[in-house]
Order: sequence, then C-alpha cells, then structure tokens
Amino acid sequence: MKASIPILIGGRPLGGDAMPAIITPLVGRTRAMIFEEVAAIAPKKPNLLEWRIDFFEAIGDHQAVIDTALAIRQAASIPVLLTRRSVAEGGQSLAIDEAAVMAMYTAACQAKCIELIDYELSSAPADIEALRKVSRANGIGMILSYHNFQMTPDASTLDEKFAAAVRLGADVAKVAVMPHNDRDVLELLAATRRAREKHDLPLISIAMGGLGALSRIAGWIYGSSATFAIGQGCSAPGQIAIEDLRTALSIIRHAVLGESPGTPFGS
Ligand SMILES: O=C1C[C@@](O)(C(=O)O)C[C@@H](O)[C@@H]1O
Repeated sequence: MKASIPILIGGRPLGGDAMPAIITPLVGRTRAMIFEEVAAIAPKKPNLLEWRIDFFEAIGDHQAVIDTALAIRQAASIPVLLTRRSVAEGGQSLAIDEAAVMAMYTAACQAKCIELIDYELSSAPADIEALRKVSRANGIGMILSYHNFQMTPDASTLDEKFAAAVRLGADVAKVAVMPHNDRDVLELLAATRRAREKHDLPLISIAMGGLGALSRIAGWIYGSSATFAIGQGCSAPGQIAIEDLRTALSIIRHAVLGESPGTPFGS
C-alpha cells in the first residue's frame, strides 16, 4: 500500500505521523459566534481549523478578517485553513464580488495570519495564478479544490480534476463529490488511488452525504491525507462528529496498520 502523502505546514506533517489529519470547520457568522465555536472545538484537538469565511458577515473587511484569523490561531493554537466556498460549489452567497474575494485572500496571505488557503479550480485561471504567486511568496500553502454537490462525475473527469490541481501548482489537490449510490463512492476512492499513484503531492478526497461515510473514515487508505469532521458546526452533508470519527479511525488504523494489541494470527 503506497502511503498517503502528509500535508506540510511549515515543513512539518499536519497531524504528525497519524493518517488522516482531521480538519474541523468554523461556520460562525460573527466574530463572537466564531469564538464560541473555537472554545468548544479547541479541546477536541483537530489538526487544522477550516475557517469557512463565506459564512462570515465581515468578509469584505480585510482588517476584521486578519484580526479574527490571528485571534483564532492564538485562541486555539491550531493552524488555520482559510476557505471561501462559492455558491456554485456548495457555499454561502456573498455580499462581495470575485475581485474583492481575491483581495481578501491576498491580504490574508500577506498578513500571514493563516497557514493554508483553499481556492476553487473553477476560478479564473489568472486569479489562480495570481493567488498561487502571493501564497507562495508568503509561505502559505494552497489547496486547489473541486466540489460537486449534485453528483459524482465519471472517472476521467475525476482524474482530470486532480491533474489540473497539480498542473496549476497546488500544494494539495482536493476533490469532493456527491454519490448517488455505493458505486459512486468506489469511483471516488479508485480515482483517489490513481491520483496517489500518479502525482507526488498530498490529496484530499471526499464522497459527501451518508453514503460517503466510508470515504471520510477510510479514504486515507486510498490516498486521502485529511478528512473533515464536525467539531461544533457542520459545513457539508455527511460529516461525522470528531469523537465518532476518532473511534472509527482507531479501529481501522489498528486493523489496517497492524497496530492491534491482540494475539498474533496463528499463535
Ligand atoms: O471542501 C470541503 C469538504 C467539505 O465539503 C466536506 O464534505 O467535508 C466541507 C467543506 O467545508 C470543505 O471546504
């Protein structure tokens, strides 16, 4: 089994040796709501906090974004991933346009108030290129992502999404899709496995909804380096509470990696 490649933050693997890293979203609309979430989530020790800034009312106010990001990091001592999810890919509608979103991401990178950003592959190529430059110049990692909340595209489309993220210089390639049946989940896992064989960068892949639970718990076996779990609020269908996820992961890790303290087979 080819190991999943860890996501690096400041040169260190996110989550240490354990696979997968656990990411919990922050979905508060106001600074006060976000801090309530941080207070509830920090003791649960996820490896990364995803600040879903499309939920944040003050998204257009750069200083508020920077101050809040710094305060989240300080309160939780957990690295922060900044994500604006577009409406087309399952996010909230915004009061600001795409140019202002770019300006917000740029200001956050320059302030170095976050460790990672998530930007969608469907964005304008010039914007992806510009954000890649500014994130790299400031030492901020970049996830290039694709989400389909309606369905699971065919195998070649899934392959192409991972490949496009690599071509465009992503540090992490991410694909999240909606399965309609158990086969769709297998397609997502198979595409993840092919991408792991072909590309030399960390991947995140998710099949959403109840059917996709297998991908959240066992996707790391196929090459996905991180999984999203509920710390306090949910940001997508099918996310599992971090406590339940950890229980499931420890059972599977023990079985798959041979870490079980049980009697050796055959003895
Ligand atoms: O892209 C992802 C994955 C996700 O959609 C999920 O299914 O867990 C949750 C989002 O917050 C995140 O940005």
